[in-house]
Amino acid sequence: MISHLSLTKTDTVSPSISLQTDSNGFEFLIIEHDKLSAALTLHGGHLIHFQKTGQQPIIWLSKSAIFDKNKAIRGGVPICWPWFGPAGPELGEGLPAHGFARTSKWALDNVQESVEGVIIDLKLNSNNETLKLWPYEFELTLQITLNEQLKLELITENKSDLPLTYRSALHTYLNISAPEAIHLSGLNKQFYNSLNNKCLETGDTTLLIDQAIDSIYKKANTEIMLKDQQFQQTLTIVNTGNDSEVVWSPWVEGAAAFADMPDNGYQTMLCIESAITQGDGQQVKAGEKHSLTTLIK
Ligand SMILES: O=P(O)(O)OC[C@H]1O[C@@H](O)[C@H](O)[C@@H](O)[C@@H]1O
Repeated sequence: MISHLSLTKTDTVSPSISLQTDSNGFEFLIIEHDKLSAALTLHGGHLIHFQKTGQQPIIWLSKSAIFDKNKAIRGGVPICWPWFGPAGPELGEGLPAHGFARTSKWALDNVQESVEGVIIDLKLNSNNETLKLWPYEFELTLQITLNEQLKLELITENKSDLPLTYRSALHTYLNISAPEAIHLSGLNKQFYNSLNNKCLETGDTTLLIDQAIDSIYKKANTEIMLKDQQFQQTLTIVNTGNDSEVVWSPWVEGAAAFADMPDNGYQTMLCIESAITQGDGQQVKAGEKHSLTTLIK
C-alpha cells in the first residue's frame, strides 16, 4: 500500500521503526516488524498503512494521496476531531471539514515494541492556532496498537475550566478486493442517510455495496463483520465510546470528483468509522477524559 512512495530513511526510532521522508521533506514513521508492516504520518496523527505479514493490507491508501501539510490525506485513518463534517455554526464560518486534528502536526510521545508488535502514542495539544478555531484547551492522545489486531484509541482530555463537547470519527478506510465481494453485517437497522437529506431510514443489519453510500448508523448492538469473499477473510470491528458508525463509499461519481483518488479507487475501499455524531456530541467535563476506540481483528 505504500510501496509506490519514494522515501529516504533519516533516523531510527526503535528496532522496527524508522523516520523517513519523501522528496518534499514530508515525514513518515515506517514500521517493519516480523509480524506486520505499517506506516503513519505525524501530520494528522494519521495511520496510512497496516498489513499483517503474509496477509492482505487492512488499511487502504489512495495511490494519488497528496502529502502536504495543509491538506488531509486521502485514505488511512484520518482523525476527524473536534467536529465531524462541517463545523457547527456557533464556531463561525470557513472552518475545515472534519475538524483540524487531521491537518495538525502531532508529536511522537512513546513507542513500545515486543515480539507481538508495536504500540505508538501520539499527542496533539491545544495551542494558539487551535484556540483560534476552537476555544478549549485540550490534550489529545492517539494510541495505535499494531499486532495481531489493529486498535486505535483517541483520548480527549479537557484541560480547560469549562465542559467541552466534541464530535469525532476514526475515519477508517478499509482495503477491500471489490465491492461485489463484500458482505457487511452487524450494523444497526436505523441510519441517517446523508444522501437523502439525513432522513432517518430503517434498513437491514446487512449491507451489499453496489452504489454510493454515506450513512450515519446508530451504534451497532453487536460486532460488525466485513466479509470479503475474494480475499477469503472476515474482519471483525468493535467500537467503543462512539454513538454511531459512519459507512461511506464515494462510488463512481465521488471518486471521479476527487483529485486525490484514482477514478477506480472506490472499488478497493470502504470506510467504516467509529464516530460521535449524535445530539450535541460527547461532553467532557473540565479535567476529565473521554476515549473513542476502534478495534479491527
Ligand atoms: O473528503 P473528506 O472531507 O475527507 O470527507 C469524506 C467523507 O467523509 C465521510 O465520513 C462523510 O460521511 C462524507 O460525507 C464525506 O464526503
